[in-house]
Amino acid sequence: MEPAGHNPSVTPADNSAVRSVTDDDAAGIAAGARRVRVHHLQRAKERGERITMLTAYDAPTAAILDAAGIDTLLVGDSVGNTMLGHATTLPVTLDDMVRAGRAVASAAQHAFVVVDLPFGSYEAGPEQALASAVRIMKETGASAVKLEGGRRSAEQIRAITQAGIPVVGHLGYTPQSENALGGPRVQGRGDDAAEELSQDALAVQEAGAVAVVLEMVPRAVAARITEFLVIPTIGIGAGPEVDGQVLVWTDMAGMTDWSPRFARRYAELGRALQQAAADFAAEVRDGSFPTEEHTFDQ
Ligand SMILES: Nc1nc(=O)c2c([nH]1)NC[C@@H]1CN(c3ccc(C(=O)N[C@@H](CCC(=O)O)C(=O)O)cc3)CN21
Ligand SMILES: CC(C)C(=O)C(=O)O
Ligand SMILES: [Mg+2]
Repeated sequence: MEPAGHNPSVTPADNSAVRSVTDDDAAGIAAGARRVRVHHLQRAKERGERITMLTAYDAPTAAILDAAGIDTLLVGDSVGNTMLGHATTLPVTLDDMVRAGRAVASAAQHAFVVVDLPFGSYEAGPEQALASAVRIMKETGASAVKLEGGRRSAEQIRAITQAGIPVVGHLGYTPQSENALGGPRVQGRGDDAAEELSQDALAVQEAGAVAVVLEMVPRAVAARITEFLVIPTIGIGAGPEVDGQVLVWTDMAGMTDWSPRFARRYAELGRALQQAAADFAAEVRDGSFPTEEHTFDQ
């Protein structure tokens, strides 16, 4: 605490751009609530209020996205290709997800935090899935886990749900199965494939999932699933007739040169960061940084 009227010569960094969302200024599906919870997701669908979700992998980014009023933060296994230098999500480990999940959950004041179960941490069966989900919940402070697959993952979803852990499903293009699916392609095209996808969506809901991500699905198929499911759908490359939208934050913010067709780039952060680094280097080389204000005497 500063004494009244004290004017410190050294002021702390200005963090006013990253302030927490309060009861007064929170936008989104849980405005007025301190924390987004499962019932807010369900209520949003019933009221026709769209749910917002972005990925996050670290504390400072999570704090910024949370302060922007994003309803739900997904600690995606896309951390593998976006942050850890892997080509795909397949090498990502439960340890990787725990570290990222803890960082995001510790920084998010308002958002509902969901952590992906990585490839290899749930496929063996409900016991393995429950053990992985329990570890995520114990060690991160997240509110839910997400796993890929419909009927093939229903017993896993049921076991985790029955232990009191909310589960988000993930259908359509499921990146952990990219080798079986033949790469990133739209899923559920054609009557038979659309019917299979619908059966998977019903199975995920029936197993107890609180929401389901639909990735790279034709808009009409996503719209129909959204209509017949009671739980909210969150689309990525699934068109506008879903209950919410999710994007990988680095795609949304234009951090990299390439982004998927289904993403819109709301900034060009990669370009801005490169320019900042180039400006720093130029000023070091010409001696214009540091100056007196960055320097300590005696
Ligand atoms: N940065 C990033 N964004 C994502 O959306 C994302 C990840 N990483 N990693 C995990 C999964 C993988 N996803 C992917 C990966 C590749 C494409 C892709 O190459 N799409 C091409 C072709 C799509 C088509 O068939 O038309 C594209 O041009 O968008 C799409 C989604 C979605 N997820
Ligand atoms: C693309 C989203 C839905 C995801 O699963 C991830 O980022 O890992
Ligand atoms: Mg994922």
